[in-house]
Formats: sequence, C-alpha cells, structure tokens
Amino acid sequence: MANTIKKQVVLIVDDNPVTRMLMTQALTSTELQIVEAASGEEAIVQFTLYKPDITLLDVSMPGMNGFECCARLRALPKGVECAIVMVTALDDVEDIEQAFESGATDFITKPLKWPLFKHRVRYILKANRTLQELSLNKNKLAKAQSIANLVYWEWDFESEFLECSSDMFDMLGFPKEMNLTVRSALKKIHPEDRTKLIIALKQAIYEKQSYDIEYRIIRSDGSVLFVNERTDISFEYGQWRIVGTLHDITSRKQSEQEITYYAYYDTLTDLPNRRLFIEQLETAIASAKRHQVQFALMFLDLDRFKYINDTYGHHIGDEVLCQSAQRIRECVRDSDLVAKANYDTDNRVARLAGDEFTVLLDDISRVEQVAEIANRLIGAFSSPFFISEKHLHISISVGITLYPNDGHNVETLLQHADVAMYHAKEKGRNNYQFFSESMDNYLKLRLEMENDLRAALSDDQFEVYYQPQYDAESMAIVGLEALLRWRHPTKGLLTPGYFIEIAESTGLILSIGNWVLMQACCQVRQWQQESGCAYRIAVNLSASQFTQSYLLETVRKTLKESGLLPETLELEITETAMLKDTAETIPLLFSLKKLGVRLAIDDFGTGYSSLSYLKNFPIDTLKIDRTFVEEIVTNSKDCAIAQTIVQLADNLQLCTIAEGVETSEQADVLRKLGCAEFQGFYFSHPLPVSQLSLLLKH
Ligand SMILES: Nc1nc2c(ncn2[C@@H]2O[C@H](COP(=O)(O)O[C@H]3[C@@H](O)[C@H](n4cnc5c(=O)[nH]c(N)nc54)O[C@@H]3COP(=O)(O)O)[C@@H](O)[C@H]2O)c(=O)[nH]1
Repeated sequence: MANTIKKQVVLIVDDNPVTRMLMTQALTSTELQIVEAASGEEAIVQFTLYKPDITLLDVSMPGMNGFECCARLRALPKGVECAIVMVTALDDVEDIEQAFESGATDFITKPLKWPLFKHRVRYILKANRTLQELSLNKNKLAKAQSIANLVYWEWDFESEFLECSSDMFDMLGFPKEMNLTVRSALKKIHPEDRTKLIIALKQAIYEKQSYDIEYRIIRSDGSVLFVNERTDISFEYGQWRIVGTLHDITSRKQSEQEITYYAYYDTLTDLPNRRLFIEQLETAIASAKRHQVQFALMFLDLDRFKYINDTYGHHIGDEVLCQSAQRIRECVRDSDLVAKANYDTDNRVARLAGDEFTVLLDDISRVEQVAEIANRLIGAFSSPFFISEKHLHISISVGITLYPNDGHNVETLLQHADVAMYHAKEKGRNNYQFFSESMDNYLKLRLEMENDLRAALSDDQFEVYYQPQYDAESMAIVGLEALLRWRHPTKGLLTPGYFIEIAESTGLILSIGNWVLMQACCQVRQWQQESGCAYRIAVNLSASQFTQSYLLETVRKTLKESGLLPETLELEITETAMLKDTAETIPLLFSLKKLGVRLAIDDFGTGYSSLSYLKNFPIDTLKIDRTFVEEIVTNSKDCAIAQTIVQLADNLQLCTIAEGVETSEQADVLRKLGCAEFQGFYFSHPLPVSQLSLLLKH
C-alpha cells in the first residue's frame, strides 16, 4: 500500500475572486489542499470544516473584516495552532500592529510578489509546524515533570534572574507574574538548610562543581516542602549556565519520618522508645566521658499499674500511661537543671516498656539536684488521675544511677537503675533510691533465691513441719499448725522468714500454698486415722492466696481428695489480709464457712483491729499474737491486751489460742485469763512428720 502523506490545508480568505484564484494558482501542489472563502463569515464555516494549517486572511472585506475574523478564528478549536497570515493592501504600521493584536502570526502586503509568495507561505507553514512541535514537546515535558513532581530552572551566573518552569512558582508559593531572582528564591529555603545550599551554589559558581542536595522550602502558606535539587553546569554561547531540577520529595521524606517515628518512638505516649533511649544513653556516656562530667539516669516504674490494668481494663491502663508520660515530661521540663543543660527535654524522657519510664539528666554537679527532681517526680503523682469518671491513685518508684560512679556502660547503668528501683519498691513504693553496691549484692542474693525457689517445688525441697496446739486445761494436743520449711540444697533448712516474701512477690506462693494445704490435710487425716483423735490442722493462707478467686474450689478439692473432715481444717488468715477488700473477702469467708472449715484470725491485735468486722465475719478463733505473750508476765499492758482479747472472744463465743508461749509462767497467766489453747516452744517446737508421729503416739 502506498504511503499517503497528509496534505497541509491552506484557507484563502478574500472577497476578491481574482486574488483568490491567483493565490490558488500560485500555491497549487500535491502537498497542499486549498480551500477558499469569500468573506469573514464564510471563513469561519470553512475553518470549522477543514481546520487549516495556514489561513491567508484579507484585511479589508465587506462585513466582517480581517481583524475581527482573525480573533474569532483563534477562538475556534485548533484556532491557536493555525498560522494566520494577514494579507493587507495597506503597508500601514497601525494595521500591522492591529493584526498582531487580533492574534495574527505574520502579515504579507499587497501587491503580492508572486514568485516569492509560494515560498513565503511554505516557510510560514514550516516555521509554524516547528513551533507546534516545540510547544507539544514543552507540554509533554511539563506534564512529565509535573507527574514526577519535578520543576526546572536555569541561571546564567551573570544575572540575578532565574528562568524556570511555571510549576516552580507554585512550588515556592510565588505569583506567576513575579520576576524570580536567586535572592528571592533563597529566602524561601528553610533557615537551617540555607547555608548548605549557599555553599553548594558558591562551589557551582567558583569551582564549576554541580551538586545534588536535599533541603526544605517554606512555602508562603507556611507548609514545608522537602526537595532534592540536582544541577548541571555548562558553558554555552560564551556563558556559564547552571541548570537544575527540583524534585518534590516531601511524601518520601514523610514516609521516611514515619518509619523513623515507628522505629524510635512509642506511639502511645509519643515518647522515645527503648531503642532511641539506648542510643541517647550511649551518646550521653560518650559526651560525659569527653567532658569529664557526670549524669544521672532515673528508672521509673508505676506502682500498682498491673492492678489498674487488670481491674479497669487496658483502655484505662493506656490512658494512665499517657497521663503519666505527660506528668513526667512536665516535671523534667520545669526543672532548672534541665534548662541549664539546654536539653531537648522531651527526648530526655523515654518509655522503655509497659509501665517503665526513664529520665536522663545531663551534667550533674550535685547529687542533691537529682534528688530534687526525683522528689518533684514523686510529687507529680500525688494527685489522683481522673479517667473515665474515676479517680485513680498511682504512685511511682524511682531508681537512680550516676555515671561514672555506678557504671560505665549502657548495660550496667540500666541494670543498676533497675536494682535501685526494685529497692524503692521494697521500701514500700512511692519513693526514690540511689543505687549502692550493698543494694546490688542484696538484690543479687534475692535473685538467686528467686531462681532457687522456682526449682524448689519441682525438686521436692519443701517440707511441712507441725507444731502442736494444746488445750489449756487438759494439756492434751487438740490441733497442729502446718509450718513450711525449705530444705535448701546449699543453705540448709530455711524457715519462711527467708523466702516467704519472695514467694509472695513472684506469685510462687499460690502453688506452694496449695501444696502445703494438700500435704497437711493428707498427713493429719492419716494421724487422725492412726490415733482415732480428731486433731485439728491449722494452715496459713497468704494474702494473695486469700484473694484468689479459685481458693474456695481448691479447699473443696483438697478436702475431697484427702478425705479430711472440714471441721478439722482451720484456715489462718491475718487481720490485714482479711480487711484488705471486705467487699470480696466477706462473701469468700462465708463460702468457706459453708464448706464447714474453721477460720482463725492470725496475729490478732497487730493489724487494723477494727473490732466491727468481728461481728460481720464468720470467725471461729482469735490467735493472740506472740508480741503480747512475750512480756505478759512482766508487762501489765500486754497482760491487759491479752485479757481484753480473751474477754472479747468469750463474749463473741470465739475460741482463743495464744501463740509463742515459751514459759510455764506465761502459760499460767494466760490460763488464768481464760485463754483456751496454747502453742509455743515451751510445749513443742515445730517438728517434722517423723518426730511428731512419735509425739502423738506417746
Ligand atoms: N502463707 C504461708 N505462710 C506460712 C506458712 N508456713 C509458715 N508461714 C508463715 O511464716 C511465719 C513464720 O513461720 P515459722 O518461721 O515457721 O514460725 C512459726 C513458729 O516457728 C513460730 N513459733 C511458734 N512458737 C514460738 C515460740 O514460742 N517462740 C517464737 N519465737 N516463735 C514461735 O511462730 C510461727 C508461727 O506463727 P503463726 O503462723 O503466726 O502462728 C508464720 O508466722 C506464718 O505466717 C505457709 O505454709 N504458708
């Protein structure tokens, strides 16, 4: 198939048919298609139909003249792309000016020079096509640049003015008609990045070095744009020029910032996370080492946070953490010390994990300054948190280490701050402690015990000892108290004083307590069967066992499995544990009572001693605490207290048992006061099963 070349269309507009004919004759060729119009009105119709590439337009025509026609043709589709050449008989400057004002591309004056006419038209057609292609390419380039968020600029070092793509005005927030200069563009650069760009520009001008840098632009509306600027330096037409592109990389930067944020910040509290904190601590160590100064690291832990989380749910827990972060931040921000050290204070507070926070205090000259801030932090938690209509009281325990005294590296400093914080917890919470070597030793020992204790149950290292309880009148053994012992592989036989608190704090007490209960019930059931006596067995319950929801089920199951009669089991609970949360303990005590077991208040008289609870609680026995028995013979006040307890028990029809009876004199006084039962070294120490079996036999 032959290649058909598209003909270019020439529209000849002239009211004179002879001129039209002559023009047509002059232009007729295989490459051109000629269309004619005898008036301006007809020209518009023909233009719409043929969309010519060139229009030769006579100026003086009856009706619509050439100028008006030109303006109307420009407004038609493809009107802008068409070359419109005014053909005028008048070689008049005014006409020529008016021709350009109405949108003409060029003009030809009559009389036409026919030998040149054809070439002139062809030249205009060619020039117009080149212009069209240029404009098309420009548009394509502009579109590609806009898709790529790219703007372009050019600067010859000689002048102030910048030549640039129109998008650059939008990017900088300048009006399009403004004369953009290097100086005005520089004013838009973020002050922190300006020097960097000026240095790069100077190197470009003086050393002819192109550059590729990133910086920020502050737009007129205040928004910040991140751009990447790449340049090329060339020497053209005897002039040095720098050509550059600005690539809008704001969204990439924002994504990078987001990624950094998630990697280095805690999204709940907006504080630096453990990772960033470790980096900051490393920097602080390096800087303190260089300047030979000391700094403090504070380790903060919220007291009772687990309780808040478990009781009120995670959403309240999260809010507590957010408000805590805020309180810590404000406390540190207010501090004179921090102001002096010129901190980015928000970054000096971090959330390590859960309810653990840290504070870094640089350049400490006096330890008192740190103590002052610690006090301030503790004080900041003295007012309750108000969350979801609830007032929640939360305190903090703070551990403090000092660089370089307490450690030279991140690991040691953190570990020691943690040790100090634990010490603050042990000291009753809501306080701060500085780290010390002895504290470290103590806690290491404790940690060792904790690990040993975890293995003790599975390794069968526990034993139950039994201490007899005697009837004050007949002196017969009526009951036994089960007392836990730990046969430690290296430390020997340990009494609960060495480990019960660790068992409590680690939660191990629950499984150990259940084991003691089962052990004691089975053993006493055996002694009951062997002797035919209904010995009672007293078992101590820790506060955490007592508040455990499945205690009732555990006791029921133990009684069933051991076959022990419920009325021969007495559970000893301290006054403090019993009164901790009466809304929960009263129903539990009644449920236990319903099982048929006996309930005793241990260490009676040493706790809150709110006597009103005695009438509400289904108690069977009051155990007079050893501290009143100790000096009962010599101290009339102790004697009076013991007497009051016995009388109170009598009136409420409760049984009394005195613990810690070490002499016959003590037993005599207690007997005279009417105490029903005795327990103590005077009668028998707690004994292992084998020895107690012998004692019971005899
Ligand atoms: N939750 C659990 N707590 C338990 C368990 N076993 C014991 N304990 C608690 O430990 C406390 C200390 O017990 P222990 O070292 O065994 O001391 C008991 C007796 O040895 C001691 N005692 C008895 N008579 C005398 C005496 O004449 N003088 C004297 N100085 N001490 C004496 O008293 C302890 C018994 O006290 P109490 O329980 O208050 O009757 C112990 O108090 C328990 O709370 C356990 O299995 N679970």
